[in-house]
Amino acid sequence: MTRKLVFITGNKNKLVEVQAILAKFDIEVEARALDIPEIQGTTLEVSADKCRRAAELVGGPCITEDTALAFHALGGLPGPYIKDFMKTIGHSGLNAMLTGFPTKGATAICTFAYSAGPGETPQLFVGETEGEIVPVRGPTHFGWDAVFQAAGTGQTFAEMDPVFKNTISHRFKALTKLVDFLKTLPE
Ligand SMILES: O=c1[nH]c(=O)c2ncn([C@@H]3O[C@H](COP(=O)(O)OP(=O)(O)OP(=O)(O)O)[C@@H](O)[C@H]3O)c2[nH]1
Ligand SMILES: [Mg+2]
Repeated sequence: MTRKLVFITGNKNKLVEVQAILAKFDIEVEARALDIPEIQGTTLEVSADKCRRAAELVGGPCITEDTALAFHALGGLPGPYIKDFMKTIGHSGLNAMLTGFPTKGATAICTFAYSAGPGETPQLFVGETEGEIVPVRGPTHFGWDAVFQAAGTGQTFAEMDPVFKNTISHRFKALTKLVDFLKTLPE
């Protein structure tokens, strides 16, 4: 039986990937573009709080997602604050931040959160993909895709066939954990 999930996100690119990945697991995604305030904290704290607020707003079960980009040389920063860094300094700024550091290594971290409804503690599912920060290569329409070269591929996420990205990405890995969890719930 097809399962339906309500996904609260303001990010159309995320939605496209989530729908494509979950379709393979026979899960239909209904999107709600609500702007949920995001707290400061670790990526797990940010994700859990976002989902708690989303469940209150929609009044029922829902999922949210938070993406972080952790630079190894900077102890994990920008982490969950990558969106603000992208907005303020862009692709070239992300590269410039690592000038003089011995490693350009970075981890893309995706944290999905599922809440059964208002007042229910969100369950978290984390997926990570290793890579490095490189000068822009490929289309630039999705966040930092064009400056993140996934380890062992020789390609930035932006250069990849989207179907391939969806088999190795942080998002895919987190979603497979969410799917396993959903199987334990009644239909
Ligand atoms: O190149 C990318 N490849 C990806 O796979 C990816 N996933 C997210 N992002 C970007 O990283 C920030 C996360 O912030 P974020 O998790 O708060 O998202 P958001 O505010 O856009 O949407 P949402 O919080 O409403 O779901 C935002 O700038 C996103 O555009 C990505 N960039
Ligand atoms: Mg956000």
